[in-house]
Amino acid sequence: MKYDIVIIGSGPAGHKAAIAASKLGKRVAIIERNFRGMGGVCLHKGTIPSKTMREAILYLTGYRHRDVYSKWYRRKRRITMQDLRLKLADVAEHELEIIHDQLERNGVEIFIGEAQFVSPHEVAVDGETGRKILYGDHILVATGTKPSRPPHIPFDGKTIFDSDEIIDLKEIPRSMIVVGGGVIGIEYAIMFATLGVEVTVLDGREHLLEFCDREIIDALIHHARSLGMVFRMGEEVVGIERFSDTMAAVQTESGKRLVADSVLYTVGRVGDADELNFQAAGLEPDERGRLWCNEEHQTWVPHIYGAGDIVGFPALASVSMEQGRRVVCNAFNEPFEAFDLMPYGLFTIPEISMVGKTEQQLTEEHIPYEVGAARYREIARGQISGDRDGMLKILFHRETLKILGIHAIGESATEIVHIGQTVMSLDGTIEYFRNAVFNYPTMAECYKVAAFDAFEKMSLDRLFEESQLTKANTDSPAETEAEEVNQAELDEPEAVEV
Ligand SMILES: Cc1cc2nc3c(=O)[nH]c(=O)nc-3n(C[C@H](O)[C@H](O)[C@H](O)COP(=O)(O)OP(=O)(O)OC[C@H]3O[C@@H](n4cnc5c(N)ncnc54)[C@H](O)[C@@H]3O)c2cc1C
Ligand SMILES: NC(=O)c1ccc[n+]([C@@H]2O[C@H](COP(=O)([O-])OP(=O)(O)OC[C@H]3O[C@@H](n4cnc5c(N)ncnc54)[C@H](O)[C@@H]3O)[C@@H](O)[C@H]2O)c1
Repeated sequence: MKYDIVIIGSGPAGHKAAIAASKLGKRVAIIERNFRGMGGVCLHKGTIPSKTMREAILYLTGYRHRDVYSKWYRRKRRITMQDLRLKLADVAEHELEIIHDQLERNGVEIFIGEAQFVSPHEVAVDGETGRKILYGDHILVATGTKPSRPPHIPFDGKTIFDSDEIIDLKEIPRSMIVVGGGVIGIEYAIMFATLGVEVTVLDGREHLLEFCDREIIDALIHHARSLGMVFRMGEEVVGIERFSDTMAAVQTESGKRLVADSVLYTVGRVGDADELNFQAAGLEPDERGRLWCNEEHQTWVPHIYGAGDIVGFPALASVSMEQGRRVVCNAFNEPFEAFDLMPYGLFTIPEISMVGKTEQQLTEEHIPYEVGAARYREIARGQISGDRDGMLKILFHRETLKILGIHAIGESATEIVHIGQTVMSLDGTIEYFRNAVFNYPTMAECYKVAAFDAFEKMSLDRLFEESQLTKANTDSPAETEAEEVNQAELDEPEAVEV
């Protein structure tokens, strides 16, 4: 069977690439391991389940309004894993249906089975009805990643588990050690701490989530500690042992041993490439199973492309979708236009979002910047939403007033960041936020308040500059000379008239 493009993997990258190619009138095949896996890790193990679970936790614990209604207003006293999974199944079912319908409507041919290269242009699919060989003028590898599972870690899916297995836990544990404080580790750690689980996070690095703004992460850590979470940074985990059936001990390189009744092991993900037989296509994955590609997403073999998590950074669903579209435009010589700015949304509790540079980066790069900040406690919508601790920071250039970065923590942070992203993409300045009118009461008001704060700081700064100018004028050499002469005159003994 001959196709214009054969796509391996139906996650965000593969799915969006397939739709984009079919819109160009191309003959498209997409391969996925099993029908219920359509939508990829994103829909079944990663983004969607974790975010749905988070939402269920916020709802069932009454988290958003705990300050006003107190903990007795929890919607459910004893929350179970089944409760958390209830919504998850519902969301996954709907999303799966949407993806399947979209592909079918657009005439994309779906093949269910394990894909494997047999030559640079041919992919074999081993499915229920036997082996089929698909020929592609172009081939896209969008097979994503799986959790890193080193052989010395005794995973059992119950006491010691990875982030794919966590959603299938039978019970909510009483205590949990999270090994790896990356995005996945921290998102799950805070979710379970919100449920009342005693959580300890271990990470080999000295600082948590180093790519984020430090002030924002400090606020996150402060909140996490208020939930009883413990952070042990700079601790390399060297071994984990299960004992007494339901307990596990974690050993660190520094000699510490920590015990809990569950361990979430999440130290990164590796490319899902084992089954692909890359050699037959003339490709080779790196040591983490990732596939190298250039900016146009072409691998060493020009008609084979890579997109999504299999190509590494930034490994986000949002970006994977764009990469899929980009591959199709490049393959079929269509112009591709996109903004470079990429937002990050961390669905911690509270959530965090950012776009552009951090204060640390701007300082390192010696860029003169100023900060306008708004605290949710000053915003009516913050009070209404039950979040008085959130904040939004706008970083902007002191001279050009151009926006350089937006950082937010708190309710709706992952949504409101897009307002700043848009203004940044269009080369806007902080003046925009001072002059714009936003719906009231909304979280968007943060931008206005932050802009006023910025202009307040700028006016203080101007006062300082003016004072320096005045000082410089009074200290100017001509005046100093004149002053000296006057002083000399004053010092001259008075002439005595005889
Ligand atoms: C816990 C967690 C939370 C996350 N949260 C977020 C978030 O909030 N926001 C965000 O933007 N990103 C998030 N991500 C990242 C996001 O899920 C990924 O960036 C995204 O899923 C990558 O999409 P993809 O298209 O590369 O492939 P994937 O979604 O990984 O899908 C790849 C598909 O390829 C299939 N496949 C692999 N090999 C074969 C083969 N040989 N034959 C047939 N099929 C094959 C797999 O079965 C799978 O269905 C999260 C990830 C995890 C793990
Ligand atoms: N909201 C989101 O956008 C979101 C959410 C979840 C995941 N993701 C994506 O998934 C990707 C994978 O996330 P991740 O958290 O698995 O990986 P990661 O690489 O971000 O984090 C792994 C962490 O484990 C630590 N670590 C590694 N080995 C260790 C050891 N032996 N002992 C102690 N600590 C150790 C590392 O220092 C690192 O901090 C991310 O890159 C991210 O893009 C995104």
